[in-house]
Amino acid sequence: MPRCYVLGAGNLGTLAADYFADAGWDCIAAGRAALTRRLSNGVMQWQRTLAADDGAPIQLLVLATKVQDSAAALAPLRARLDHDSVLLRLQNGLLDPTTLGLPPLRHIEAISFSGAWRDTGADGVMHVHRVAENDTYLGDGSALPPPWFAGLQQFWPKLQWRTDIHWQQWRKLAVNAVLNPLTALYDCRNGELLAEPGRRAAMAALAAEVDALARRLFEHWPNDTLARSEQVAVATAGNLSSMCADRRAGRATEIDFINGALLRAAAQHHLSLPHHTEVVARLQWPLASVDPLPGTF
Ligand SMILES: NC(=O)C1=CN([C@@H]2O[C@H](COP(=O)(O)OP(=O)(O)OC[C@H]3O[C@@H](n4cnc5c(N)ncnc54)[C@H](OP(=O)(O)O)[C@@H]3O)[C@@H](O)[C@H]2O)C=CC1
Ligand SMILES: CC(C)(CO)C(=O)C(=O)O
Repeated sequence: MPRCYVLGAGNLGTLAADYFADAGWDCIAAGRAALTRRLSNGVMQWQRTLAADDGAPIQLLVLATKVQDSAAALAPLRARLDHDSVLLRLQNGLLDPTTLGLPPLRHIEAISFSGAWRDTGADGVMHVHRVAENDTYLGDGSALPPPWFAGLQQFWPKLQWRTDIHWQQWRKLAVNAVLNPLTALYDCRNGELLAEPGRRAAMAALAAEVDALARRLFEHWPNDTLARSEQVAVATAGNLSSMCADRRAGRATEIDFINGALLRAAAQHHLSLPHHTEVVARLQWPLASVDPLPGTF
């Protein structure tokens, strides 16, 4: 039986672990506190005990921590990775893989439009609630997926191998760069961004800057970031974005890997993005000091 290791047994990590286990993989899901967890699918109400760690070399590692936790989470596993290993990065935002200090290996990016959240019952079992099972794209720029992909695809709904993964990553990044910081700063659910003209104006300002940058990067960028952000805000109206949830919980956010990544790309093109600069700066401040985006927006 093939074995995979899911590092970051949170919302998306447990969802992935569930699909891998369905597809017949012996799956280890490792969180910060515990090496293995029992999963209970919130819809189907069944339980699954995942494999225990054996310290063996890792063939497939799914990285599903928040981006800022990646390097620390990977550190204890480095010695178990080599050129035969595959890293599947299931995270939002952009991450320079050279910062991870890993040996040369196959690095596959995964972009998921699915949503999940989890809680732990009184029995100590983690319940995974699937909010939406939407498209998930995997790719590393090559035409051929790894040999295990076809088998996994039968159990992971709407999983696709994409040769245009870089483009897909930017399409998702564009929407996250609008919705995530604004929901975090206004401390609201995704749909509540649409409820006030000031919030809509802030969305428009951020979206226009994303499009200005993306036009420099991609010849045929469709300039539709505002429309797509509004669609996603409607489709996920009741959701707390991951950045809003992190900020409420007092955790570090992914701002540096979403809006910060945009600013770094813009700098390379001598482009200034004043509204993104402002949200990045404001998200360094504690929640209690939020003064929702007056002035420049
Ligand atoms: N939730 C969603 O629906 C979606 C999430 N994403 C993206 O997926 C990625 C994961 O998000 P999400 O699942 O929501 O995040 P969660 O916070 O739910 O899960 C992250 C997990 O990583 C664990 N972790 C942190 N540090 C370490 C460490 N050093 N060693 C081992 N485990 C560690 C955390 O453990 P602990 O619990 O102990 O903190 C937590 O269980 C993010 O990039 C997010 O933006 C993308 C689309 C949708
Ligand atoms: C699309 C969105 C904003 C959905 O909540 C998301 O990806 C996130 O919360 O990180």
